[in-house]
Amino acid sequence: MDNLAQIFTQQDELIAPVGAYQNEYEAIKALHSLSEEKRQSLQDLTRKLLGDLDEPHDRKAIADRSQMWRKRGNSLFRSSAKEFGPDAEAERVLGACRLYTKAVLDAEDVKDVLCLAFANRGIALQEYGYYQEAYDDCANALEFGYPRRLQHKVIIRQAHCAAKLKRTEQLTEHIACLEKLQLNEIFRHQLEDLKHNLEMLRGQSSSEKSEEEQEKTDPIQEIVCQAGRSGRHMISKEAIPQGKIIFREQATCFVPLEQRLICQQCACSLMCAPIPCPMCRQRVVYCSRECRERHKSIHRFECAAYRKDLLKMVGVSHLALRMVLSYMPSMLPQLQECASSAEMWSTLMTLTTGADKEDEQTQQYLQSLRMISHLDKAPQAELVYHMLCANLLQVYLKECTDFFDQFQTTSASVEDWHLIVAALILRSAGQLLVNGHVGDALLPVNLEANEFGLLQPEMWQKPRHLQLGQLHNLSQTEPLTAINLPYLSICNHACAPSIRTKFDGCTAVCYSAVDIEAGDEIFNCYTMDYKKSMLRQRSQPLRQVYKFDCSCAKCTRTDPDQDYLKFHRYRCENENCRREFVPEPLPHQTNLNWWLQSPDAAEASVCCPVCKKTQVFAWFNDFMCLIDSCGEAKARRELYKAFDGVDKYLVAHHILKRKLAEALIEPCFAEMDEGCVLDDVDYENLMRIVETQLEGTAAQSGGNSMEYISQMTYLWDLWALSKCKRSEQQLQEMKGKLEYLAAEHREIFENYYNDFIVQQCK
Ligand SMILES: C[S@@+](CC[C@H](N)C(=O)[O-])C[C@H]1O[C@@H](n2cnc3c(N)ncnc32)[C@H](O)[C@@H]1O
Repeated sequence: MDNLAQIFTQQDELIAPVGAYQNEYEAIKALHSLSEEKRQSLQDLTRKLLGDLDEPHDRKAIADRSQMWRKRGNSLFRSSAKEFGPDAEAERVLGACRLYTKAVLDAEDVKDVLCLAFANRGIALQEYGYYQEAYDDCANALEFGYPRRLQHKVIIRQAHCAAKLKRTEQLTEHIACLEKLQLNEIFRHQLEDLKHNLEMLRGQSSSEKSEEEQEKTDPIQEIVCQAGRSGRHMISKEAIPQGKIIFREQATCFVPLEQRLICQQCACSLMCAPIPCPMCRQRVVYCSRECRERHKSIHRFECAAYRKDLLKMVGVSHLALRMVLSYMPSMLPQLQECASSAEMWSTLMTLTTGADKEDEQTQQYLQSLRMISHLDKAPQAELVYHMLCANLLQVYLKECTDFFDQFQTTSASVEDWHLIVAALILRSAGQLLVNGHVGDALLPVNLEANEFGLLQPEMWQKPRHLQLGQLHNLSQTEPLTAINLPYLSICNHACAPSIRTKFDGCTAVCYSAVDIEAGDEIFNCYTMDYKKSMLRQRSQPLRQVYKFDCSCAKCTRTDPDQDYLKFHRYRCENENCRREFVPEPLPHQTNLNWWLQSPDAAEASVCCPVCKKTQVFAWFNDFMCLIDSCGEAKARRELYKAFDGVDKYLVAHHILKRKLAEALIEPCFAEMDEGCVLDDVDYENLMRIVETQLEGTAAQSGGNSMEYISQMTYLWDLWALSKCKRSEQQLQEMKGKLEYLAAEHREIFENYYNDFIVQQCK
């Protein structure tokens, strides 16, 4: 990163002063119109940076590391099941899959080692029951050069997996291939079995359901284009009751955030057999060969950048680059005949003036071109940073890929295309600053960046079925993707939003969060909402990033913080006072969470406005000190009592009460994970505490929020672990929350419900 900062500083000096901003095209043209000498220096610096990013590649060390993991995998996989006991058989097989995955990732592009890692992982995956993934690994092993004399073993395994998956076409193909090979007695027998299997499958009437057609219904919302203060917006055409899906939007473009390895094509986060691009230094993975195939048209232009680890340096411009790579095939026909960059830009800008129509929902490139940008209002330094990022990525495409070859038959020159591509990257980056979204998902708690959720042996009993008491380990909410959703972006902001968005891979599903009247505007919330933030806390990013002062109903009422303050009500510690109060915020204070501040901070002191006594909060310190001993039954009993005792000082759904619940529940479960045995008294108390926590979360964040579902995992574990009767209504209510989960998580929650909760709670 320092490297980038240094180069950008030198480049900044070369291009200064940057004239008044007109648009993205003119801004990039200014870079291209520098004196020959300056232009040369600018591009030399970019090339130097790109060159410096190449990392040494020690193939021998890579091969050795991969072999080491594979051998470890082999020794675990071959160890006697007795060593583990019947219940922990999964630990042996899944543990081996995990080690083989390390071997796959570490092999990088050393193909003779990589193919062996894939082949071995395929065996373990098949034994565990992940047949699709095992099938893919066989294909991977063959693709990367599995030794010819042993290939029949891999093909026969592939055929077994195809049979399990009831894929007659693939099974027929593999049988035909095997019939041409010289097989020994054992394999010939297996081949006969497979043929028998195929006949049976053909005999069965095809019960496989074809992909359900997505229901096509008329939209219940429309876009209004309006020149005015808040620009385009969305309104409802009819009354929409709370909890209804208003629309779904599947993103064409997203990028994984930070270092988390998720599928680059479908954004799934729970993988058991990640397939890496061998050229990208373990930075790009897919959940299947199909996803890898579908992402090829983008990845061929990003591969070298991942290899150099360039993309994490450019922030939002990575997603901007991906937008340009994804939308170029749609834009190209319109630009083919343009003779100059100026003509191309003007053609593109003409497209942006058209009105959005519902039937354009699939034309994401047009919707994206029309997104608003506030680059014209950006401080100079910010503008220059984004210009240099766009320039860097354009030079990268030119120097390290064959991206510009596709324009050879167009009327404009390649230099014109350099300019247009950089201008489009800059435009997309500016748009994303105010229109980009962040997709989140549940992940296993404390999962290392290079680990995978479905490969944690201590969590799983069989494919996608958790072990008893393990649901809470799937409760970490994490931002996973930066995602372009141009349709959702049409929604303006209000601090009391009318929608709640669920992220399901790269699809956003928007539910109505309240009852919406016909003709009402449909609002999203870009920051923390009115119950979770004070006006001054949320108005800052709205002004700085989105360039407006919020005038929504919540911000403009006489007491704009009243809903936030409901979660910060105290009863005075002074026995002679005992009045209920909310603290008076200091002039620059943006929240009232004194427990997160250092004790000396001015904000950390809370004073009763009636008797003026500074609250000591001795009970808080006592509580936190006791938590360290929550492995002991006696300390836990004291903690349960202390938790009830805080009602003396914290009123109603005080947010601190929920924080105390969290501070108590999480370590108790961690103790349990470490083998500490809890009894019925523990379960009863913990259930009561989680229920209190959930009530508060429902009141502040909503009963369908990710926060609620994440906390609910603890309650489900407690229900599953203890024999407690629950009414049918209670069970159905909780199960209803699963609607708000991504499909990959929903399946796991449903399995858990059926495996453990149904029997325990009825
Ligand atoms: C994601 S876009 C929303 C769609 C936008 N109105 C358009 O015309 O494309 C965000 C931008 O819309 C405008 N905006 C959104 N909510 C607003 C509000 N409540 N008041 C004023 N402007 C708003 C701001 O310019 C903001 O940066």
